[in-house]
Amino acid sequence: MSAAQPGALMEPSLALGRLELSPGPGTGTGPAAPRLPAGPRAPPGTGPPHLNGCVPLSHQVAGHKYGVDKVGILQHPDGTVLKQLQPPPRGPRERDFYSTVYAEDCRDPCLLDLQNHLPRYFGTWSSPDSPAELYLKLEDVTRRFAKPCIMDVKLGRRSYDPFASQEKREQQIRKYPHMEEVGFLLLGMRVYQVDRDAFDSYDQHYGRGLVKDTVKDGLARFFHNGVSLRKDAVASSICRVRRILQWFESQQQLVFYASSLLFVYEGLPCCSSSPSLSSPLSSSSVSSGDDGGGRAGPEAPAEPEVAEYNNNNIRAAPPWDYGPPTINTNHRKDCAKSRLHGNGGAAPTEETAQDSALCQEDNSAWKRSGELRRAPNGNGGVEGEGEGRSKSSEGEELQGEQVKRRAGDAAEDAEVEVRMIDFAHVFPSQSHDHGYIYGLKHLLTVLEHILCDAA
Ligand SMILES: Nc1ncnc2c1ncn2[C@@H]1O[C@H](COP(=O)(O)OP(=O)(O)OP(=O)(O)O)[C@@H](O)[C@H]1O
Ligand SMILES: O=P(O)(O)O[C@@H]1[C@H](O)[C@H](O)[C@@H](OP(=O)(O)O)[C@H](OP(=O)(O)O)[C@H]1O
Repeated sequence: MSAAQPGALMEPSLALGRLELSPGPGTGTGPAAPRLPAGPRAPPGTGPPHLNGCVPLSHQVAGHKYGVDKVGILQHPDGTVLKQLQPPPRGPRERDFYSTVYAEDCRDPCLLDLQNHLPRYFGTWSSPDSPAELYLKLEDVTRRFAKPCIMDVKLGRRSYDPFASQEKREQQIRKYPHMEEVGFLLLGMRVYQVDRDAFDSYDQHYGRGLVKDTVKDGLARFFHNGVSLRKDAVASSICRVRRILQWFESQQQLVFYASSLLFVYEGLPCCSSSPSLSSPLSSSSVSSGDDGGGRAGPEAPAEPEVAEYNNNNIRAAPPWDYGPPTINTNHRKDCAKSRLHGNGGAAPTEETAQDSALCQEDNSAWKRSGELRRAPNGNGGVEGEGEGRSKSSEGEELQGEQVKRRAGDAAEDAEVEVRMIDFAHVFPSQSHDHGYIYGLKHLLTVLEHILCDAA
């Protein structure tokens, strides 16, 4: 089944025309990205710097890679991500998508809302050395994390668009014949293991090996840090995916093929809020050596207030304060309450929509990425804690209230990002994106089962 009927779509060039609202390519078009106090040093093993100090994105978990494929992803010295425009029509289509959604004169509430689920877009960029090579300049969604655990999940029931050649269709189906049934595909991930102070990485072959019956355990690995399951990160991810589902259910103007969700959570134990996380490591006991993405090495400037580095050795703004847990943000409490007092008896779709609304409300304080946000802490319980928990097996239909309570039980929200990325195959439409919605709902069910199994 396809996510949308080709007949319901415009011819590709028209589609592009309709999306093309903002200025065309050029060096440094669009708003300026925030500058960080210091530029990146090339991470160990990446060789000499590329293109005016830009380096290959060291924490890329999937997709076309710089130096491997014809196009790839770089990191700019200011900390942003540079995605090289793919050959037409893919690259221009993705650029037009971003420039439309982020157009200064955009008044479309649907697109304005969509901005909340995307990386920020800073226009196109090109190096003075190669002005013809265009890049999309994007917020690095992982930037505020010290040890970002990252997962890329492709959504939809098929990963080719309605205009794909027969050859392309067959190539995509061959790669993952379960896409239509599962509705998503894990493209790659890296998971911080607290016991070894190292990242475990999984490439696209891992995800392709997962079928309907094994996808839950396969996905659960993303949330396991070698010591325990990060229930807090699962619960926060559910909340964020629900908000994205709510957006999809509210709109009938765009369809997305071969587009991904990028999940990120903080792997560093001291930053985790989960009471279930009984890591033997404290922040000070985490090695600062090269762990394939370590924190600042000996040559890093000693500025404790901003001394967190993500795995790319990019100086990251202080993602939270380490002081006493006095600022237990209201939005999280509200979310827990909402989950617990929501209408648990609703049918799954309504329930999801309602929960999305609740999460939306909850996350109003999270509107824009790039803002400094305080990490949650683990103090205090949530209402309803300890009430009637019962473990469910995979496949059992979970009651709404059960799921909500367990999300609440999973304690305070973890620092999590879930953003939509990769828009080379986005088209105008006049109906819901059924393929993407199907994938989101199944993904939610799987995440909810991971949480319930762990309760
Ligand atoms: N804004 C971002 N912030 C952080 N990491 C990003 C961002 N955009 C992309 N990445 C990293 O780059 C990877 C590939 O991104 P993306 O899917 O956009 O590239 P692609 O080459 O179009 O992929 P594909 O080959 O699947 O079409 C992601 O899995 C992620 O690791
Ligand atoms: O996971 P893999 O094996 O790297 O496969 C790639 C993946 O399916 C990409 O989504 C696809 O780009 P599109 O989604 O843009 O089609 C790319 O097509 P390509 O080889 O034509 O670039 C594939 O090679």
